[in-house]
Amino acid sequence: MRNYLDLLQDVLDNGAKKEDRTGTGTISVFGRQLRFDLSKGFPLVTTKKIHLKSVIHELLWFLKGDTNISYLKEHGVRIWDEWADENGNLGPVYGSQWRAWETADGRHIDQITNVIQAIKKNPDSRRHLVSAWNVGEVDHMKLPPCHFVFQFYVVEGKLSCMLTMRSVDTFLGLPFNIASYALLTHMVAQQCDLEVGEFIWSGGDVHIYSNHLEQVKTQLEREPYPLPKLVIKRKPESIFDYVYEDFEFEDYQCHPTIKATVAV
Ligand SMILES: Nc1nc(=O)c2c([nH]1)NC[C@@H]1CN(c3ccc(C(=O)N[C@@H](CCC(=O)O)C(=O)O)cc3)CN21
Ligand SMILES: O=c1ccn([C@H]2C[C@H](O)[C@@H](COP(=O)(O)O)O2)c(=O)[nH]1
Repeated sequence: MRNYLDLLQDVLDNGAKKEDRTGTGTISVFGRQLRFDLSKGFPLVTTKKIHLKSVIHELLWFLKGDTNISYLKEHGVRIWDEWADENGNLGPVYGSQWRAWETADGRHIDQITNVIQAIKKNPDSRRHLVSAWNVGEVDHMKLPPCHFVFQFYVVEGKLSCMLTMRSVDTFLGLPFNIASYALLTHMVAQQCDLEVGEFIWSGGDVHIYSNHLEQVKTQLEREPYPLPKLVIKRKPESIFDYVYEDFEFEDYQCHPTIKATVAV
């Protein structure tokens, strides 16, 4: 995960001071890319401990099409608590757009089912896209999607994924986002009988919050460990049948947790 640490250093070196919606203040750069060869290990940050349980349950929750935090709460995941209303609802966020994008004529489109069918039927297609940026519904979401579009690509029996984020909390959010989409790529590859290729991450406003600077410095003093390996213990019937216990991360060696406050 040296490239992740290089990105943190890049933002420290080149970031301009920029105010933001939360009032916290950031340093920010615009437009960056990271590439991870998924066959060389699972891209999980090792210079602090990543709470994998939150990453896995959040992804399973997206895939269910769920937009209420009750499932997350039942599994001890608190990362969305600050954004939910008094009933636990977040509005039509990721899960809703991924599984039930509402069209003008009242139909609901399951983008995840469709993209997997398309990858199986027509791997060469250049239209393997899933978008969470539903222009007509963004204003009803408690937080407009940060990771808002992803594309799959198949060549030589390998599945790659490219993700675009409009806004990136480089210290807290990004390690989660990389792990989440790497995991999704492994799952989709398994469902489509493909090997994994690359995960490519692109970010628009890539920032470090002013109250994460000490934490970032601590992290940059640490030496990364070799990447862990993901083992998926069985092949479920469909992309929607994975459970938490299906995933095992072998040899995840990491430095201790670094605490930080999330900007709301
Ligand atoms: N400012 C901000 N940054 C984000 O990364 C973010 C948002 N807002 N809003 C929506 C979601 C929620 N996400 C979050 C929220 C909190 C953590 C967090 O506090 N992580 C801690 C502890 C994780 C845990 O114990 O589960 C960490 O050390 O990684 C991570 C991602 C990602 N998103
Ligand atoms: O998956 C996520 C979700 C959110 N973030 C970060 C990026 C920003 O710091 C905030 C969102 O604030 P906006 O003012 O809406 O841009 O959340 C993330 O990094 N990853």
